[in-house]
Amino acid sequence: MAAPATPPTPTRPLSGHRPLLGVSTKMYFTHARTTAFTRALLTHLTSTPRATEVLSSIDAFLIPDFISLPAVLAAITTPPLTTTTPTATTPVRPPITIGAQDCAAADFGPLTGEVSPAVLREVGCGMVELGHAERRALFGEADGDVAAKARAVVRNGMVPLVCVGEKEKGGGGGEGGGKGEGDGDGVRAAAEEVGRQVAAVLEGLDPEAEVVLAYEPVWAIGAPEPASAAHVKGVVRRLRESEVVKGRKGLTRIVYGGAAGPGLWGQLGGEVDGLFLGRFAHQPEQFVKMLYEVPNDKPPPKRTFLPIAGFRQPISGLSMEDTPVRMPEAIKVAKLQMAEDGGLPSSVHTGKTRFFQPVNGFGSTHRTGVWGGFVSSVSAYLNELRHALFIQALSIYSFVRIQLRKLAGAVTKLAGPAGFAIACVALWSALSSMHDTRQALALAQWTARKDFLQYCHSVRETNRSRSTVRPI
Ligand SMILES: O=C(CO)COP(=O)(O)O
Repeated sequence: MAAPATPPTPTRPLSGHRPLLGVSTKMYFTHARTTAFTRALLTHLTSTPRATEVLSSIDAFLIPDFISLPAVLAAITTPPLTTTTPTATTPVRPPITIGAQDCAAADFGPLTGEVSPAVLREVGCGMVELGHAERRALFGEADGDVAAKARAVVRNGMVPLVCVGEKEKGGGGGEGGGKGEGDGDGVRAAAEEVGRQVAAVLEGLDPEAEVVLAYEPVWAIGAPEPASAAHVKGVVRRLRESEVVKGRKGLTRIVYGGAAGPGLWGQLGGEVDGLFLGRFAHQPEQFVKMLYEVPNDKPPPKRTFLPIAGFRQPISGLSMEDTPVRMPEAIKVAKLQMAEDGGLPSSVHTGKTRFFQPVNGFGSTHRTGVWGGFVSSVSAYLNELRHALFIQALSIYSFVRIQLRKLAGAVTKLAGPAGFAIACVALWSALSSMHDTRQALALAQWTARKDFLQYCHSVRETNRSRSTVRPI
């Protein structure tokens, strides 16, 4: 039997108690877009000031599709990253752990179409995502399957990222429910459902193995908004306190996923160990932005126009840094169309407005030779630019719409108190003028009485003077 191939440099292993922040590209990207995304991410991560410091305090991970795994691994390991001091250049581990989206429960065998966990490890994966809601719903994966796969992942020296989450919003008690502190029926029901999924996996697993649990309420995946912070905190707290989690010796971190985006980390107030991102981190800048949120810091504004050969990402001048990433209707529709068509949709209908992408891309099929490579690069570059502009248009539209909605909401909220205040002022002036009117009436009566008395007095004086006149 041939000697086993020497495993390539594995991506940074997950370990320690660092917060986790990772993204899955699911099946949204083309292969070209996945590698471009990875290169852009690495460029951001290695060139942003304080990136090394930030990364050393976080476990960042990226989970691409299976086909793109070798290219992503190659992108982050070649050329090897180095740190340079005046005296030496030292190779450093790529700052991201690369994971797979699923695997088989067995290492090898007659399992056509499956992906072996042993092979995933062999090519350099550090983690494997298991039991995602989409796999449970679309491919009928049950807790037992997830448990068997988790054992296979651990057996092969990787970390299982086990996805769990309640199916229905509310569980009879509304999201969060109770006093808004995550103690209501909704939280209780969700924690029970999720607890059962977690127990099914952890009970059969080596208690010392490291595990990451991704709490992803099924109803929040693909939604415009994540679950409320109170709900997430309530469920995660209960999960953490459950015997099956508390009783483990191995590191067990719990992350949240489901429409997670910028700003959420701050709201979850240290209750979760990290975030598992989807759509809202599918732009490298957004992912980097969220990495900086974890240590509660902001990346300095960055402007890069990277060379075509490095990464075709000429959108930094139009940075999405400050635009909201929740593009409710547009993204929802885009997501559906992307799932159907592969790649970005040719148009997105947002309810009222339709955004069209320029039709017919720039023919970025792979060409060989120096000239062919150049043409290929240019056309891929133009396609990236086209997509980037399209996304920018969507986000600007969405930003303006959200601001207008907020303004309308604020005006509506203000209208009630403002009307009340105007009525009070009007009533006050009416009441005070009534008082003035009464005073004026009393004054007028008093003046009339005084005039009458003066008149009477003058008549009496006249009569008296007449009666005292003597005849001559
Ligand atoms: O399923 C998810 C991560 O696994 C979350 O997806 P979205 O953030 O796109 O809702």
